[in-house]
Amino acid sequence: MRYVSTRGAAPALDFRDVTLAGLASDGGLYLPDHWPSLSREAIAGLANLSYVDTAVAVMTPFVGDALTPGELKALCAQAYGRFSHAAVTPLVQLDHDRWLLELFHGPTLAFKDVALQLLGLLFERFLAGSDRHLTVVGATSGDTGSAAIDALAGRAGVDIFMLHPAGRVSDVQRRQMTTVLAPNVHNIAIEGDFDAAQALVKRMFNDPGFAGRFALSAVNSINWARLMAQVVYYFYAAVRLGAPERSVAFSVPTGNFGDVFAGYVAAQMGLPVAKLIVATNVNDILHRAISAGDYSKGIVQQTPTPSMDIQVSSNFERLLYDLGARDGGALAAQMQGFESSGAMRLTDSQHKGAALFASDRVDLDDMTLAMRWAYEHAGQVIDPHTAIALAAARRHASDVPVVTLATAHPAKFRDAVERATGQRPALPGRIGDLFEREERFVTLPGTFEAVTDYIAARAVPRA
Ligand SMILES: Cc1ncc(COP(=O)(O)O)c(C=O)c1O
Ligand SMILES: N[C@@H](CCOP(=O)(O)O)C(=O)O
Repeated sequence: MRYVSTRGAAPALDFRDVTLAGLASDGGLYLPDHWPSLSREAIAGLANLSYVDTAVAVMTPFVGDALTPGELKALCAQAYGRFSHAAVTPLVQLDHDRWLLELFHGPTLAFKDVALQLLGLLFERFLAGSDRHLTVVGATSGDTGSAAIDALAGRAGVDIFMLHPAGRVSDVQRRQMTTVLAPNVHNIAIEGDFDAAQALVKRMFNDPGFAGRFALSAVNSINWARLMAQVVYYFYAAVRLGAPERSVAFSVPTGNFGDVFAGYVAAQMGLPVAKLIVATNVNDILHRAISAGDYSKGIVQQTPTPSMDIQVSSNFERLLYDLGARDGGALAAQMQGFESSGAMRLTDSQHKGAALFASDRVDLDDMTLAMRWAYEHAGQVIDPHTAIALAAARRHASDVPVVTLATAHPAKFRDAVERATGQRPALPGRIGDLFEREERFVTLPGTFEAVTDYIAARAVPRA
């Protein structure tokens, strides 16, 4: 399997190099050069497999010969052995045809662990025996940061610099990052929003001076390996609900479009996905894009779903590329137009091609009602991000099971949960003493110079 850039001008890479590279050198994102497919028989066969064996079956075509099947299985067993639920990503029934897929049983209590626990091990495996020292730069609106830090803290050959928007993540989210005191972990609060942090990270990759000095890598979903690992749970859930004989719909709380794009990949591989519901909060650029072809930035509004307070969704570029006949030159021009004006129209083929997706914008009231409904009718305390997707799922008429992705543990957002349901979730044991731990982070202006000067003074230059 080779990986190509959405902007068509970066060299094609194999799985090892695409994992270590993160963003493509032409500013694009890497994608497999074709979608592998699983036969109906192969999909049916997944129903009896454990999560680890499902992961191996789904990811093997993407990994190719970068790892032996035994190595891949050992890494998955190690990664998912750290989850607190035997099923890793269990399904919970809400009513006759609605389900939750709980993705928050990993070490940092959000769906990010599913991919990042594996990515940390892949970095370690691919760096073993080399003198390459990775400088991982990332941006987080709350959950990627802690999951990436947990996965990389203390690992040899890697430093991680994680940017979060100052004052715009929950206290639990911030402390999960800033109380990790390993010397290779560097937390930076920037004055600005998540989009500003993400733009700084992308600029670092595209700045020849900076990218030339350090071996940069990514832990955000711009890194293909992140998405690959997330494809697995769509298969794992769907076969338990009757796939391939029965189609399944998914409702996904969406910000950077990574999680829902993984569902699109599963569908391209042959999983019968009836619909992918893109559920946004009031930061609704993706809802406008999917429903009306209008991809234009607004001002980021702060909400009780901080992880989705995003206007520029990195992975939407991957979808536009795939739906636009994979024409990298045309997409590069389209994206450059968006980057300079903050707005673009989808082409007819992109808009019509996105028919697998439905979308919905969920405001504060409907989010609150969804949290209450889950608690009062199904006995489930859910987090606000999950509630955005559940509200969208409840509005969506469907004759197939609808699975809402439960992307974070409610304890990460205790204030919002308590306001909606009267229940204050306890911090799970693994972070029970979080508020007694020492914090370490710096606050910097959100300028390229301030952030890169800080990183350059601490990162290990290329050999
Ligand atoms: C809890 C939670 N839900 C949903 C999302 C949105 O996911 P994505 O950015 O993959 O669209 C995020 C952030 O990524 C998140 O942390
Ligand atoms: N919501 C995310 C934002 C970054 O998304 P990613 O999936 O691209 O890493 C977060 O929690 O940080």
